[in-house]
Amino acid sequence: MLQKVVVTGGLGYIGSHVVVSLLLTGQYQPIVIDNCLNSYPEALNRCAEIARDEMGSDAPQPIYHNVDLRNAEAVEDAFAQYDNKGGIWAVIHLAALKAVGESGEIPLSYYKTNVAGSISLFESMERHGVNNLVFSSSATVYGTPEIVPIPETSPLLSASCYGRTKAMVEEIIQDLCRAQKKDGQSSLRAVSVRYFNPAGAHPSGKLGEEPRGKPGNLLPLLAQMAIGREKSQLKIFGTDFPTPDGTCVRDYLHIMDLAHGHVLALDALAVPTNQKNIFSNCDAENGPFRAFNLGKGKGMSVLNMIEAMRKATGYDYQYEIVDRRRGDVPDLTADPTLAEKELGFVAKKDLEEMCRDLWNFQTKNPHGFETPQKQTGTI
Ligand SMILES: O=c1ccn([C@@H]2O[C@H](COP(=O)(O)OP(=O)(O)O[C@H]3O[C@H](CO)[C@H](O)[C@H](O)[C@H]3O)[C@@H](O)[C@H]2O)c(=O)[nH]1
Repeated sequence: MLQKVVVTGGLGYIGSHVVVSLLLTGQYQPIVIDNCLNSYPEALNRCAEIARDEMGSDAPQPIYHNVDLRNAEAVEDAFAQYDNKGGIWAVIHLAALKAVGESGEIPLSYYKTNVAGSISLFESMERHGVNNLVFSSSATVYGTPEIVPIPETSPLLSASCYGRTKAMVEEIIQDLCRAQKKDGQSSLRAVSVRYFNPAGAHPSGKLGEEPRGKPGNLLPLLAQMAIGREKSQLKIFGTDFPTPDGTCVRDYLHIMDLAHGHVLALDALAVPTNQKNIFSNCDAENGPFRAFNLGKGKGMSVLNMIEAMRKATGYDYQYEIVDRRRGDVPDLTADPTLAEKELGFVAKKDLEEMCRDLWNFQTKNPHGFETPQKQTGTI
């Protein structure tokens, strides 16, 4: 029987690629919980279609619950549906608000969705005996790191409200992992995956990044400019950073590499406790909690990325240089050695493939997921 894995935020950019990766293993049954606040239900049809294309008509299909994590009762109802169907084995928790700039304008919404929403989820997990968790964290938790490439031991000193919500949820999870339960129940086992900058799309061109409204992130913005959907001029937020060309450096990795990192995290959680596993060296003080960077370990500047997208699209980007964006830090490049050593994670796909797949998705879906004639299949 397939292991049931709840994927919160499973319709979003990262979540939908994680769902595809889970389906393609043939081992996991993804159960998506999403409220479509910043995503489209069409993403689920696309996941199902890719699975059928690659695995045939017997391919597993995703299950969907339209649930907002801030609604604790609705979360509870969704979990309860699986109690007499073998139960849920693990949760991959991605659902969150995620814009660094916006988080400084509406901090309460960020705390309510990202922190309070996580607590509702963890309560339902506890009630239903779900003890395996993969948490979607972010490189933003490191703030302005002293050491680059950044090791996981770097202190969590985020410069933004968004980053602090992620760091707080990591703390909550760690407390749940170290909890000594009186009734003898086992505590939570958790892997926090700290993402660097995911980009690109599924190579089929059926799935990609489709935010609602104007994209705030660099790569989807460059793709939408090249297709003519985004008409405003590109603004580069600062050229006075202490980096080789003065623009910010980020560690961009292909979305399918990142998605595969989640499968590896689940596989690590599946190793029986009586065998050597990623928690073998965890002491009682910390409990079974591990954090891993998911990055490529290669820094690219904003100007490098514009040039890479120019090569992929043929579009001649014009830009103006404006002031720094609040919360941006000069260089977020991962030290990915721990994830490689312990999870077997390697971001294999290169920059060219990342930009090519992004452009392939954008040209096949110039209007994104909303165009009626582009809708395919049903769940
Ligand atoms: O119009 C734009 C948009 C972005 N940038 C620059 O491009 C770089 C990358 O910016 P993104 O917004 O694409 O990505 P961030 O690194 O700011 O943030 C992303 O990666 C983080 C982890 O590194 C978090 O996970 C966060 O949620 C996610 O949006 C930054 O230097 C930014 O200043 C521009 O110059 N102009």
